[in-house]
Amino acid sequence: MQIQDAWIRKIFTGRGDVTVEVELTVEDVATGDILVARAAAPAGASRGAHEVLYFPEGGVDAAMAAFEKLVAPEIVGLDVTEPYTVDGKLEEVDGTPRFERIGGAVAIATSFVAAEAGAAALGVPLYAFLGGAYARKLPLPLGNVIGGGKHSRRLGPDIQEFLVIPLNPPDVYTAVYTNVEIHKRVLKHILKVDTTFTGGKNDEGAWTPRISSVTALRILKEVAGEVGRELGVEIGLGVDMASSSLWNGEKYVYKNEGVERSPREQLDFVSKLVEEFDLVYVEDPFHEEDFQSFAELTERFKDRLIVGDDLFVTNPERIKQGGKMKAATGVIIKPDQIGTLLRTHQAVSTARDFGMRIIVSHRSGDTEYRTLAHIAVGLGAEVIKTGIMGGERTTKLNELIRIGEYLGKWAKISQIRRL
Ligand SMILES: C=C(OP(=O)(O)O)C(=O)O
Ligand SMILES: [Mg+2]
Repeated sequence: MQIQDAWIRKIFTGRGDVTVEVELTVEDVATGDILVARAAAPAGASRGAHEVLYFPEGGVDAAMAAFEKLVAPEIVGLDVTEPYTVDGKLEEVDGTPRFERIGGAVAIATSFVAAEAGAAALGVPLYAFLGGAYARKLPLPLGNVIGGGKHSRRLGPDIQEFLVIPLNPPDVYTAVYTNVEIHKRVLKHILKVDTTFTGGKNDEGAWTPRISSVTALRILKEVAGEVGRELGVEIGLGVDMASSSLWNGEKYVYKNEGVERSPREQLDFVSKLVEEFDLVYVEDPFHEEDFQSFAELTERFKDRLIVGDDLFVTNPERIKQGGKMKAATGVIIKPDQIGTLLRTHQAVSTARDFGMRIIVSHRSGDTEYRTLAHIAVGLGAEVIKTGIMGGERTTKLNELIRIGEYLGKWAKISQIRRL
């Protein structure tokens, strides 16, 4: 099953940022059948400093030119049933660890489409192609209900994301429904404290009221309690503090609240939030170089998901460093942060070596593609973080429901137990 032709186009993310989409035609040499596969790169806003370079110098047009000159001629003829060969070729033609010549967007879109084509060529779903015939574990959906920080253009709370996650849902449909129901009901509660709120949502479909972080968590706690009791599902609360966006080199600046916190004060503040709101999930509580504070928080709350996103950037070396220091109990996996599925696989297996949980995640500027749902199942992730509302978010959640239905009685939804 060889790549016959490969081309690239500019398309847009849900935030209106330009990104790239790669398309392949593949020929079955035995039968002469032709199939077409497509994939696109998502784009982040609160990017980690150690991520691969999104576009090479010169922007999207330089990325397109690099694909046409360097990538397309080299991947034509490769067999898509071995997509790691395509990933290996991307490493070879670029030759830099951060994909500085072709850009991470071209790299990940090409890696994704090679896997999509491989699955299609063998006539199996992408999750089974990636995870094998026994891949049947479904991740729990983690979604943001209220948003602030960069994703809300700093008009909402200082913390970037206020999240919910069903911990013991009976099936994937109930899990998604739980989050949707919480998201809908929260509006009424927001209007009680922010009477001027007009119902605005941010890049990821989370409500963006002008309220404090503590008020946001109080509202979530009340609504999650109510929905959890009705559905008989235990619901955990979480935050993504995206602390690198708050860090000014000396202190964490909470602009809307008019507060600055030293690293020590940040540790105490986060610990207080974990205790007061029984948070099960805390992402990026410190800036991306502070492995030590991560380790201190993890030591205090070993039974919670203390998770690195900008800290690890899906990079096996950084995950190893964090694993050795016991800096986290979970790792955000964003394949576009590292550039290929082959590297993503290495990141996941390194995280597993240190007993960390896997949270496969979207980007704030995402596309209509469903690929991420398959990647999460294929990698055996415990959690998928992909928002709750909005086309580019629901498309992944709806696909998860379809995968659950396809697996039928063999599907096994993850469970997180409070210790
Ligand atoms: C999804 C996130 O944001 P972005 O895609 O903007 O990096 C995040 O920080 O987890
Ligand atoms: Mg994050």
